[in-house]
Amino acid sequence: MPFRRMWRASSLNGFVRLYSNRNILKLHERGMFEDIFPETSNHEVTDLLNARPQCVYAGFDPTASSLHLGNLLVLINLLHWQRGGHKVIALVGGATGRIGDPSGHTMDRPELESAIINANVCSIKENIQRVFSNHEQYLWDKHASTRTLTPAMIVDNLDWYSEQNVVEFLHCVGRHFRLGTMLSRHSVQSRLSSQVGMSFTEFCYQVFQAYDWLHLLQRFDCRFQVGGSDQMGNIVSGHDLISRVADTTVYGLTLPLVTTETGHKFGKSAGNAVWLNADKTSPFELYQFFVRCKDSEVERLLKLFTFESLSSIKNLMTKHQENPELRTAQKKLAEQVTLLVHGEEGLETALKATAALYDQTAESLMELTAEDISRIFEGAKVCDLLLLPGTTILDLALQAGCFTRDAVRIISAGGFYINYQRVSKIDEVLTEAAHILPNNVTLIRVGKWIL
Ligand SMILES: Nc1ncnc2c1ncn2[C@@H]1O[C@H](COP(=O)(O)OP(=O)(O)OP(=O)(O)O)[C@@H](O)[C@H]1O
Ligand SMILES: N[C@@H](Cc1ccc(O)cc1)C(=O)O
Repeated sequence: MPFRRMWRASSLNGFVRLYSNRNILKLHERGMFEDIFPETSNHEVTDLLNARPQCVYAGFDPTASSLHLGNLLVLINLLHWQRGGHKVIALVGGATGRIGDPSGHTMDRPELESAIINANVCSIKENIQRVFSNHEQYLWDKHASTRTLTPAMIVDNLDWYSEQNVVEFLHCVGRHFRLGTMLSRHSVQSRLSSQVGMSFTEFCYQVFQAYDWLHLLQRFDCRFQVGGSDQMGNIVSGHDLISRVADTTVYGLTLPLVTTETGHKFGKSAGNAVWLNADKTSPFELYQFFVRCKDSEVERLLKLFTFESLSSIKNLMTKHQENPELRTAQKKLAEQVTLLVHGEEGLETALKATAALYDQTAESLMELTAEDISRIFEGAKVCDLLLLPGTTILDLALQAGCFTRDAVRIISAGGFYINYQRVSKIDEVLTEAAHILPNNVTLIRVGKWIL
């Protein structure tokens, strides 16, 4: 089946649909917001959002070469703002990445070389651009909307810190920070009470994130900041700074943290990240991650990670519950996220790989590259063999190291498979079409094991 048509067909079933609302606080219904700061500002914020387009930002520090699923939730939140007609800024922390956010960390972050940080900045910018452009191309129905999306801006805070004079900064900005308040932040308190303590550099992190917001307010009238719930302390610092120096009220919104089944935050430091870069987590792995999610989790994730309306999700869940083993809801979720992260091509690769794994036909294997195959059968042994004319099934089995003994008996008894087909004649000569696929791959299975 042509894969291109597979996802198009399902999107015509009403999956790519407009969900956009100028009043972003409505996203609360999707479980998208955890907190708002100042706490009592719901009505003011609703009025402001309805009155005219607003500007919002979220920041990402370049402490790894790729963003991950936790960060994707923040990007999706920004996309909802964009769909609602607002202006969106994604900030990459070329400067703050050199300082290190202590939030949620039990010790100082390891120092990264400048060259690594610069490379990370580039690849994170690429991730952000890719997600925004895939969203516009595949998940935004421009014909159904009277609105056009205002292009997202990507900024790097190194641009305003690299020329910053330190005396000037302390004189103008530092004086607005009270030591008692800085010390009271949870990120600081938890470290001060630990054995390792914290460096002055990380202690100052909140000043930099706070000043970023002031800078973006002054340049772009950016009155909103969003971030994971671990960012509340830094967001409050920004709010406090701005309320001291500017005559404008600003608002912070935090999102729930995406956690593992055991309740741990998904992230770089926790070492459990599902990445947006294909070389760290392939489109197939990303797709499978969502296909495998539990029935009890899938509805919540559909609300968080797709743009589908709540009523469509409800209908989908009803359909899903009629036949849960088909994993209808999980497949839709996986399809939407893979499309957002890797575009149409990535989704096709993921679907082809899934078919190869589950259909178990030589045809499905032919659709894949050798690299795709080794990723799908991760952990399976890969060996390069030069097959000479006249090589038999037994030769292949021995050269590939499938048996230490009993080769003839096991193959003859039907325990040996090539490209999912059982082969039991030990002296059968290998041929290109039957045993070696056009991508030069031969998939061998002994009994239940894929080699
Ligand atoms: N698991 C998560 N769920 C929701 N938001 C997250 C998650 N992980 C990170 N974020 C948010 O993504 C934004 C950027 O985070 P950043 O990349 O700087 O740190 P991080 O991924 O949390 O890294 P680390 O694990 O090293 O702390 C922040 O707003 C952060 O709160
Ligand atoms: N502190 C954020 C990233 C960030 C950096 C600069 C900002 O201005 C805002 C956010 C984090 O580590 O998750």
